[in-house]
Amino acid sequence: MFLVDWFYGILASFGLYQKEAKILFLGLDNAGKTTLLHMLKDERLVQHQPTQYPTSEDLSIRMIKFKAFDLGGHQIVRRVWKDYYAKVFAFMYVCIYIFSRRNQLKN
Ligand SMILES: Nc1nc2c(ncn2[C@@H]2O[C@H](COP(=O)(O)OP(=O)(O)OP(=O)(O)O)[C@@H](O)[C@H]2O)c(=O)[nH]1
Ligand SMILES: [Mg+2]
Repeated sequence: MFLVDWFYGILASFGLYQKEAKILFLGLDNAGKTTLLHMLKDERLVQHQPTQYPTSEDLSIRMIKFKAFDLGGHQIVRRVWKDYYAKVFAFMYVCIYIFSRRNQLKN
């Protein structure tokens, strides 16, 4: 799957083999963090409820193992992000891009 290959390529380029790194999935609410994390885990697109509490998943893509933290993007849960910054290998900041009809007309 393209997404898994793409993510694996990023991790491999950092030489992440056998290091069991901690990766935080950050971004505003509704950005797609939980969807992305579960697509990497199960290679399936599933609809999720907004994340209320931080969760973590042990993921493994081919030779690379890592612990992914999905912290939630709502204003209240964003307050706990800083509690997870210690010993982080990477931040995955997920953004949403809305291609609205207004943009379409402008261009
Ligand atoms: N079109 C499109 N929709 C997406 C994509 N990723 C997620 N979504 C949709 O965006 C909505 C929010 O996705 P989530 O993964 O729950 O977002 P989140 O960042 O975890 O949100 P919080 O848990 O509230 O912080 C859902 O309705 C998803 O189906 C994507 O790549 N494309
Ligand atoms: Mg979520």
